[in-house]
Amino acid sequence: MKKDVYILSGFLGSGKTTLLKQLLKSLKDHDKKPAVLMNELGSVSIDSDAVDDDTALRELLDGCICCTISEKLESQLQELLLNEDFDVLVIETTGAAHPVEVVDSILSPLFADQFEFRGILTVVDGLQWRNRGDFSPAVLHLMREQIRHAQFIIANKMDLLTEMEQGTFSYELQQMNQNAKVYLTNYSQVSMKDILSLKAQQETLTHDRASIGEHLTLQAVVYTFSGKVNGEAFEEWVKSQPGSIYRMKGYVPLQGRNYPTLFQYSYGMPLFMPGDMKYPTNFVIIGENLHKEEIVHSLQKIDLTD
Ligand SMILES: Nc1nc2c(ncn2[C@@H]2O[C@H](COP(=O)(O)OP(=O)(O)OP(=O)(O)O)[C@@H](O)[C@H]2O)c(=O)[nH]1
Repeated sequence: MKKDVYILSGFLGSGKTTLLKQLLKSLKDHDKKPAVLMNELGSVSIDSDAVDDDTALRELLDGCICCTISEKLESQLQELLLNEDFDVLVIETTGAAHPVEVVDSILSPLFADQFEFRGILTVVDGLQWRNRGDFSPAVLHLMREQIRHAQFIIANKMDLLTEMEQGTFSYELQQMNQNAKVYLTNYSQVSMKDILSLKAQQETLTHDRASIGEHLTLQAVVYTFSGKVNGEAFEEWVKSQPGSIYRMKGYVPLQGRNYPTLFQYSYGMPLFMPGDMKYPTNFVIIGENLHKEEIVHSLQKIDLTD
């Protein structure tokens, strides 16, 4: 059984931990066994008390998942999969993390086929947003990115805004991301039913893949090669992909090589690194508005069964 993964995103202090506590309670009420991965920028964890002792917890301290410790994240995920019994993983990112890069780390070809990616929940602090002129352009850009890529936007701290400001806030959020559901909340109190009901949208493609849901902007496809791939045909395939694919990575079993080749692609730059180990031949594609069936079909064409 694949394990569901949720990412909690949102700027520093917006209310992610407050949301985490409720999400964990709700998962348990639904007889789910959650595990939590927390990433904090400092070297000491502050929020870990939010997680009960009976929930598996791993912490990634002193760095941000997206920039400095993505390898550590991968080893933590491996370790969790090996040693813990859980069926939902909740990742609370630091407020400084770009959610797309976190998704990218989670969908490592090493185990992407063991996770079912459910979505990004972004908490936005209403007061911070109202006073966003105080932030640097870089922080503002990050906040917008966190909003733009979310499937659920929790517009939090409504108790600190007037009704008029709440209306403007909600309108602005929806303008930035028309695909997301926006909830106006106090203390991140959101009905978990919608969030958990993403489960109902399980798709039926036979290939292993992670999905963030049909109506959502950022999507991922995981394909597992079953045979060998001709190098030139693969390069042609890569060239023919649209610009809406941000990221590809995986172990490609190229013809003439004993072990799969690690292929990395980001922002149009492909990179091949011949491997020396027998990695699972998972291949992950992340982008917006992906035509999943077409991608899988075109990969099947170059996947030459032995
Ligand atoms: N007034 C008000 N305070 C809130 C609300 N939601 C959360 N807070 C408070 O805001 C502070 C930050 O909340 P957290 O849930 O820790 O925020 P966080 O996003 O996890 O913070 P970081 O881990 O620093 O990024 C806490 O003191 C909360 O009690 C709200 O709706 N209204």
